[in-house]
Amino acid sequence: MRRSNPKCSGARKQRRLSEAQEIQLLDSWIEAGIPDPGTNPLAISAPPPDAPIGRTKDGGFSPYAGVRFFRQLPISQRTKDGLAPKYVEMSDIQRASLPHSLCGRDILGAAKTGSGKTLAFVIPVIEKLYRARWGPEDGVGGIIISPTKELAGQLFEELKTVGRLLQHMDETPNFECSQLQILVLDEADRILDAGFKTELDAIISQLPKRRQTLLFSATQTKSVKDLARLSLKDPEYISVHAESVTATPEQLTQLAIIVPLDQKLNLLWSFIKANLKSKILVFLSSCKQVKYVYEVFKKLRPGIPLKCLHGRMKQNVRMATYLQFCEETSVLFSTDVASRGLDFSAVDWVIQVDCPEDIPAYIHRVGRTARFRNAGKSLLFLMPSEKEMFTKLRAVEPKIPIKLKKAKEPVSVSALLSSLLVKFPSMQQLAQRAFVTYLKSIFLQKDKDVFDVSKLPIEDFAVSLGLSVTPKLRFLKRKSNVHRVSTETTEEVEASDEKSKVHNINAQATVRSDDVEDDVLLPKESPSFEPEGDKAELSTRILKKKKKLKINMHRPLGTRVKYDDDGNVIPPLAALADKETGDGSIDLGTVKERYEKLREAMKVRDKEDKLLHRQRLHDKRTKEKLKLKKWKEEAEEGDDRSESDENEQRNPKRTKIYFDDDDNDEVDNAKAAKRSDAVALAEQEALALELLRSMHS
Ligand SMILES: Nc1ncnc2c1ncn2[C@@H]1O[C@H](COP(=O)(O)OP(=O)(O)OP(=O)(O)O)[C@@H](O)[C@H]1O
Repeated sequence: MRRSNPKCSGARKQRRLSEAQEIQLLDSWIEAGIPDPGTNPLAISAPPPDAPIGRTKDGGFSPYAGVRFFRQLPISQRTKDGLAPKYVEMSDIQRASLPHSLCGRDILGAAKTGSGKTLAFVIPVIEKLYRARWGPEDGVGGIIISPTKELAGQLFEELKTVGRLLQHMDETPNFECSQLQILVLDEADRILDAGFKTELDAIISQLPKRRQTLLFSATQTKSVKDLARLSLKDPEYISVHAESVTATPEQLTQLAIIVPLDQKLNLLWSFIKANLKSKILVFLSSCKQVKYVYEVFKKLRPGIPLKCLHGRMKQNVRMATYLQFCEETSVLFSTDVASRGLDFSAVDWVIQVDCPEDIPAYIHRVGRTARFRNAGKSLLFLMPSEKEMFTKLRAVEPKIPIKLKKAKEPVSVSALLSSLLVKFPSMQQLAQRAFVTYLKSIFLQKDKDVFDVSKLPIEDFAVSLGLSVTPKLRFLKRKSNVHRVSTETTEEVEASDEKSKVHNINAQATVRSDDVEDDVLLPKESPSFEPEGDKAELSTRILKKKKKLKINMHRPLGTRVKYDDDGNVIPPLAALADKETGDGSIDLGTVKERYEKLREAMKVRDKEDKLLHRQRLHDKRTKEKLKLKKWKEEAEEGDDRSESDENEQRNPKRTKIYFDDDDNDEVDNAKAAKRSDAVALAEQEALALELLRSMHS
């Protein structure tokens, strides 16, 4: 039989007593200083930092509406301890909303990205449950809904920092919500939009109507319908940056660049090569785009670690990637799964390679940089057909100060990509999927002023991805007769060829502009991976009547469009033309022969690469061994070093090797997953220990 330790139970009783006293004090303090509804605490002049806090000498309480520091708020000592020393002075949204939310009001809060909205709702949740002395037996006391798992994970970390209450709340076996005290919707406008309707309605139907509700976002809803759905009671509308001149953080430099679809990857590559020391977040429109660009760029070894994040990845790998990107200077290719709420530290650049679907999406994406008083830069790629997006961004109120820039001709990687696709046939499928899903995503976009698939250089796009055959676009054929871009028949090929030629010429005109304004966009070196490029002289003109093969013959493996003296586009695959017929049709034998040669050359090259890599690894290991040996010898000689030096000896810094082995990927992912599991395990252990300690104290 377990006996209770009288010392322990005494301490617990004492703690409960002092908690009860603290709660009573907090309740009275909150009641005494309750701000008038509709008032803005930011407009109230702040008391001096050394003014008394809490109960005053005259038996009253210090005011808390208008204060600047967390310690001046009527919140528990434990929360104050959790906040300090990192969080001392409140941000505007915190100052404006906390006095209202702490006294139980519903809040509809809007503030720019990175302005500290998370703490503005985490603190009231924790305090409400603390003051209600919520325990596991009471069921679920608070729910915070966020649009992505990464964001939920990040919120959980933030909660853990601020409120130790979670130690006994997070694993509550009683998932009963009938007593719910407080509901939070983070990124509220996203959660309230149609995509989440079914899930949200299902959750809300389980919740009691009598509760406090907090809604926060950088781009807020005011739709009465939405508010009715959530049964908000006289909410406080707190929009701290409503008067602001800009809708985005002031420390954010925003650029846009016009770039044709088939030049996007070239520009992206050039950009990365020119910014190897920067942490870069790249947004693409679909998982498949992300996967393809990540895979091929990795093989081209840009000289900076690359990562990818999308919804199809396993959760633990996603989480590990997110954590790694927080810590490491690298390039992260991502879908919009990373566009909202995520607080990656110190991102230098946000690059939107694919245009965001609307202005809120733009604001959230660029908001991954320039967070909380830090500076940051963003670059938006717009295709010539998407120029309207620029006009819309410039027209919005409050303003988005985005400037149009021109870039020099980027380094072309298309040829390298086609070589890769020959070398790694499995990548062809990735490229095809990226091609189709991208065009489909444009086709499905709602804003037709901006997104028009019929204006895109489809054939050139395929070539730019390294594809030698343009994949079929059934969805276009089925849905519309206007968009004549399907490649299912010879006639259709011809029609779209004409179109893509026109776009190609426009594209070249834009990209070749010499009017360069921004050095950061310029490549400093060419890619190290040399293509098995075809340098065949092209001489015949394109004739389109008969074609023996339905392949994209208008651009060779990624090379640029060339023109003859009369300004006509020279067909790049003319070298493959059937010389006997002389009609420009493709000779199957020549094609086969050519590919055979190419494959052979790639094999040789591959062998050389592998040898080189093995040699490098060998040299590196030898170097490390020598280093270790030297350290050991020095240590044995009794070198009295400082403790930190010794630690360094034990963990000599490893140089990272960027290599393009297929297997490395899975190994990386597995390692990342393991690391994330290890982190989770370590956290659980720490929690368990803390629990044990508190039971025995
Ligand atoms: N009062 C504060 N003092 C110092 N740092 C703070 C404070 N409040 C928040 N931060 C830090 O600012 C960063 C951004 O905060 P947070 O993620 O809450 O922004 P947000 O407004 O929710 O952004 P988003 O709209 O992108 O979700 C975080 O790193 C957070 O730790």
